Amino acid sequence: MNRPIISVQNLVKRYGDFTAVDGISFEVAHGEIFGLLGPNGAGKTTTLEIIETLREKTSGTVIVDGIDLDKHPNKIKEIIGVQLQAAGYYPMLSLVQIIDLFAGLYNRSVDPYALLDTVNLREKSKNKYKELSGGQKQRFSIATTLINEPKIIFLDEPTTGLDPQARRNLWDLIRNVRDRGTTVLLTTHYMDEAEELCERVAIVDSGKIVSLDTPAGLIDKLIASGFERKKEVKAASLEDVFIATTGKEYRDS
Ligand SMILES: Nc1ncnc2c1ncn2[C@@H]1O[C@H](COP(=O)(O)OP(=O)(O)OP(=O)(O)O)[C@@H](O)[C@H]1O
Repeated sequence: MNRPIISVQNLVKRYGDFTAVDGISFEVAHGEIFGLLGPNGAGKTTTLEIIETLREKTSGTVIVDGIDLDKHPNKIKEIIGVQLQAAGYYPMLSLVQIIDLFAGLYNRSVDPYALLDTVNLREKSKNKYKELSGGQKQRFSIATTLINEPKIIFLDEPTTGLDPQARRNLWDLIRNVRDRGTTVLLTTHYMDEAEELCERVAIVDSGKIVSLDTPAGLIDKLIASGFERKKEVKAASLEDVFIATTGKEYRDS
């Protein structure tokens, strides 16, 4: 593994008596797309938001690019890109105006049109956020994480609710962001997404990491343990049928 850019050791988060994150440890390498997978309530968002400095941890150590979360949380904020909640996208402003506003808050000079180009939304530059489709909203949300040219971006369930074409479009976008040198830490419920997109994944269940490896490594381990699929797997899936019959191109830009 490359030098870690995120190092989490024995992370614990309690909400009252309830332990949502129960001693999680993992490292994310520079330039990696790393996925936290797990069922609803497993503790993925809590873990992500603690690293993002948005929630207080109960105990444990978090180091981001050599910066200790306990000592310099504001320095971590400067080098990360966080998806804003939809409520942050002021309803009266156009996409360009929102980017200008956030660039001002970050004290950065950003070409909003160039940024919109990276997420294929230049045509919508004068539109308001609420006028975008679901896939466009997600792409815009990723654009906003890039305003401060972060070293790491955090994406919480980036493709939930998107159609197959828009999901693939977003996967390409996330890979492009990584190819430009940005590390990506994401959460997902979709195993196909993790398999396609993530270099390594940690499977989280009840606040603990139960497996951590490359997707291929996890599958090989399961097969080596004697696992066999009950049913013969067909050479194509219903999703393949959907893509083959409706096309790969994105309709929503
Ligand atoms: N502010 C809070 N106060 C109390 N309990 C909370 C709080 N936030 C989260 N929890 C609980 O902590 C657990 C983990 O929540 P979290 O949102 O981290 O899970 P998740 O893995 O992201 O789930 P999902 O896939 O549904 O988004 C859940 O049982 C949740 O109810």
